[in-house]
Amino acid sequence: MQKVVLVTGANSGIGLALCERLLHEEAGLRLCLACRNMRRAEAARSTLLSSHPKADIDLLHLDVGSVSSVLCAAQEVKSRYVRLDCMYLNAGIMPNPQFDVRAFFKGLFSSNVVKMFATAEGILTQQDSVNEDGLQEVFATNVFGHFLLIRELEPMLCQAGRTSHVVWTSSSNARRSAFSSDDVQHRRGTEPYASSKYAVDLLSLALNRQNNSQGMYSSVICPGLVMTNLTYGILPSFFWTLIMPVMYLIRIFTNTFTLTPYNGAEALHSLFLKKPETLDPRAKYHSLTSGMGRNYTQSHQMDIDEDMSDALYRTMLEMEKDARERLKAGEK
Ligand SMILES: NC(=O)C1=CN([C@@H]2O[C@H](COP(=O)(O)OP(=O)(O)OC[C@H]3O[C@@H](n4cnc5c(N)ncnc54)[C@H](OP(=O)(O)O)[C@@H]3O)[C@@H](O)[C@H]2O)C=CC1
Ligand SMILES: CC(C)CCC[C@@H](C)[C@H]1CC[C@H]2C3=C(CC[C@]12C)[C@@]1(C)CCC(=O)[C@@H](C)[C@@H]1CC3
Repeated sequence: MQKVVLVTGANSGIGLALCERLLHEEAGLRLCLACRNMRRAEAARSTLLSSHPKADIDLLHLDVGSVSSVLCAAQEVKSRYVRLDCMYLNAGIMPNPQFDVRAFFKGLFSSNVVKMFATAEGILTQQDSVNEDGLQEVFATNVFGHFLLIRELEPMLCQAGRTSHVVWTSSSNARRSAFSSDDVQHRRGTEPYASSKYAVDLLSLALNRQNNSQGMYSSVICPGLVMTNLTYGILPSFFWTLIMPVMYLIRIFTNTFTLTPYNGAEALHSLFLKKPETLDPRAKYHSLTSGMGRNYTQSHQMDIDEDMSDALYRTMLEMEKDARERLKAGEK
């Protein structure tokens, strides 16, 4: 039976590059591009079909930032497919990023310079807003919508006799100090992105603890710094093009400047080739590119603990309950 792989945020950047790589790896796949913008999704499908004309590529409308859209999309997945082997939770946003030039130059002449380039710690903040469901937009998109999708699809992901794998696109920008168990949506801070990605890391561990016995596994990856619409929101694309030689130079020292979506998708691709039960639930798998342009994946232990991860899981279940009740009340 055909393997089914679903990718969220598949219409551009790392998600689209991943789809290309998956089809190259296994032409017989059934690939489901789960996107909020169907025009861009159609364009992505055409691009993929031009290099893999016989590929089975489906489109699914999914706005991960909207509770009703997630529930609707999950229903559609359940009616379309009899199995779901792998789900890449890749859609993500970083709205209104503010780059702190002063802190950047200070960091440039400190012993933390390599870490600064790898994680952007201390030099990047964002302005978040509240969405139609009353949730913080960054949390809703990067974390909650994907969590809800997993919960809805659990019966498909936890089928007897086979394993399934959910793979989150996290980030090395994820940081414990940006996250608070009392404010999981990061309503009060200025680093919603770092907080949301840390929540992803915690949640992945909790999902493994909850679901491994039923055959469902969860992993997190970091694609490195990649030139995509997300990074073009931080600095304009012409500026990135201008400083590209410097970026290649920095890559020699960090290897985290993967720069192209193809390179950034390395860890996502390499996890596809692994048996999920052989992976470390406490590790983040990083896409890296050497100064000579060689791609490889390296795992690093995450700065997470089980109590915090279980506490977040319980909070998410509460939020899920609330969201469902609110939706029901709104429908009446
Ligand atoms: N670029 C980088 O350096 C890094 C990126 N990442 C992560 O990689 C992932 C992919 O981002 P990247 O490829 O860089 O950036 P892009 O902006 O190119 O891709 C983001 C994708 O997510 C989709 N998306 C955003 N919001 C929603 C939503 N509400 N519902 C459905 N889809 C949505 C976008 O679709 P649409 O076209 O509709 O906007 C787009 O397809 C993100 O999770 C990001 O945080 C992590 C580390 C570094
Ligand atoms: C190199 C140049 C002369 C100046 C570039 C400075 C900054 C704009 C970048 C340095 C480190 C970068 C970085 C990210 C964004 C751009 C920088 C701050 C990310 C936060 C992008 C999204 C992620 O998820 C992280 C993994 C990136 C970490 C590094």
